[in-house]
Amino acid sequence: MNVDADSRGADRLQEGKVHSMKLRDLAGDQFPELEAQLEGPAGLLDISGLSSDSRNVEPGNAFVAVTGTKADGAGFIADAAGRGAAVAIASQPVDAAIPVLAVKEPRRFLSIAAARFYGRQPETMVAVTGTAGKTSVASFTRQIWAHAGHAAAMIGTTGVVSPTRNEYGALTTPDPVSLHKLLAELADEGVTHASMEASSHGLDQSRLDGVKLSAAAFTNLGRDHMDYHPTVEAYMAAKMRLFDTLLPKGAPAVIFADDPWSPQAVQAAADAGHDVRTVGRKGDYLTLKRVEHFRHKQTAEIHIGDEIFEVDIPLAGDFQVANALVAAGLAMSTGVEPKAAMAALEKLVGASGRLELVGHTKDGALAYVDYAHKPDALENVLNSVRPFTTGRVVVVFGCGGDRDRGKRPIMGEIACRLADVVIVTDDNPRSEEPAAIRAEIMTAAACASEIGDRATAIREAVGMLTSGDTLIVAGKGHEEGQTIGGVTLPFSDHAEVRKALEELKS
Ligand SMILES: CC(=O)N[C@H]1[C@@H](OP(=O)(O)OP(=O)(O)OC[C@H]2O[C@@H](n3ccc(=O)[nH]c3=O)[C@H](O)[C@@H]2O)O[C@H](CO)[C@@H](O)[C@@H]1O[C@H](C)C(=O)N[C@@H](C)C(=O)N[C@H](CCC(=O)O)C(=O)O
Ligand SMILES: Nc1ncnc2c1ncn2[C@@H]1O[C@H](COP(=O)(O)OP(=O)(O)OP(=O)(O)O)[C@@H](O)[C@H]1O
Ligand SMILES: N[C@H](CCC[C@H](N)C(=O)O)C(=O)O
Ligand SMILES: [Mg+2]
Repeated sequence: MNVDADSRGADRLQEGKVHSMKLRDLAGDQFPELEAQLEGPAGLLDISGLSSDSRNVEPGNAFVAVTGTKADGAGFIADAAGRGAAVAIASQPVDAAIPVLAVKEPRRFLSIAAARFYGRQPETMVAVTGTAGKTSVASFTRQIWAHAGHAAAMIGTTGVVSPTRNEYGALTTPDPVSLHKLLAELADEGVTHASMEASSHGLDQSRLDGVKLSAAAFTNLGRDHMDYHPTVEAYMAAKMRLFDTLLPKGAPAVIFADDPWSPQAVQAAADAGHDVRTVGRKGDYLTLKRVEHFRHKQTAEIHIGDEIFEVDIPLAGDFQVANALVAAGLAMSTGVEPKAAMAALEKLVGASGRLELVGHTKDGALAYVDYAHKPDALENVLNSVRPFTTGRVVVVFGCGGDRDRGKRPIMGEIACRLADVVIVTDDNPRSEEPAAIRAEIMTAAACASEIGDRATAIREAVGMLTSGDTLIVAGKGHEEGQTIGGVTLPFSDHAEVRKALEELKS
């Protein structure tokens, strides 16, 4: 059984015929400013699809002009018309060869219209936001649902995973048109439960506004994307759209209780009238009483009401306990029994490249790949491995080009403070000069050595490991490329670590 937003649209999609809808059905009743405009002939236009990029417009499409960081989509209405667009939707009336309808929030229109056009989604959907842990929580929630017998999927930074798919993805939160096309396909494949990541960009750009959510979650807040959001408060406000705008009133809001920003998230969710469920040491829904850290697992004592569970979570890293609790909170808030959820935690598999053990040297030094590419994450991951490292913590990392420059010295300082050996290298320099990025990290990393070529840096780091050491190669996680200039060359931290370990043995 799947949510059926527009049964006529849905039927046509299922029959595999060319799908089209009247513009007035596409808009629905959520845009009062469109009502008068849709009563005219424009409302009866047959729309064959939606696009916010004029370059992808196909005949009969509605072109939705959105404002980006570089351009105003309204400037491309003529281009869209030239490619056969039937109508354009923009924030203001524009003179053009096709009808142009004005809405206050074109990005919101794009999402709502995409949801109506594709017509359905898995019945139970949840979204998770926060600076770190989204991919892990979305993955763990999918795994818990699957253990409980549901056909479950996840959508996030690492791509789409479902009973029949394992696809590499580009964005953390896909654009609304591809998102709703995907949700309809998943529903058709019988997926009943889906978890997704809500990035701050995605929330700010209304990419999830058409998704019907059964529950939502918040993990934590740290420094990230300061190139996009003007202040940390604005960044938090973008995240809180999940609670104050998107989650239906009264639905469960699962909030990690032990972050400095948790009280603000609880307040936002409570103000919006949600059923707030906190998890963590200070949590009242799932209360973490005790954790024991081992090399490859952690034993957590979790209290749920009057019941006490002792759970072996087969993952390293304190933060994974937090992620596991948030995921269990989401699964239980969507119908999984506590006992089944706790049993599923014992079977969790980490998301690719999240403190993932790739191998070890012959005398037992461990080599991990991790996706920490922001200060808090780097701090967390280095702290997480310290308790089981009897030798040195060695870290290899860099910072992405064309991204927040302010984080570079901050991450340099953290690395030198928390690791014993630091190698600064390249991580997707994009259009920037790689040496200049490294130099900005090095200003606060006097202890570090610098090796630009990432494969060489990894080989050097693996080569110096001795018994009891732990290596963290941070920043790229699951990524499969290195972007230098406009070119992405195949590159995998996993493969390079494995290769270097092999070379040691031969
Ligand atoms: C920084 C950012 O979020 N950019 C988003 C923004 O694009 P933009 O600002 O570059 O757009 P623009 O060039 O100013 O153009 C404005 C509009 O005109 C359109 N256009 C442009 C040229 C043309 O000839 N015709 C035309 O119609 C563009 O398609 C766009 O819709 O608006 C586009 C349309 O909605 C988004 O696809 C695009 O996301 C791009 C793909 C992106 O890379 N975003 C990243 C930063 C992102 O969203 N990351 C998050 C977070 C990841 C994390 O957690 O770390 C994610 O969810 O993945
Ligand atoms: N709960 C957490 N608290 C702090 N750090 C975490 C937490 N979970 C994960 N991390 C760190 O952040 C990295 C990324 O984790 P994950 O991919 O789950 O987060 P994300 O929010 O999806 O990140 P992104 O926004 O980059 O996609 C991990 O490799 C780890 O270093
Ligand atoms: N979604 C994030 C991932 C960053 C990963 C890191 N490897 C980098 O390239 O900075 C971004 O595009 O900002
Ligand atoms: Mg992610």
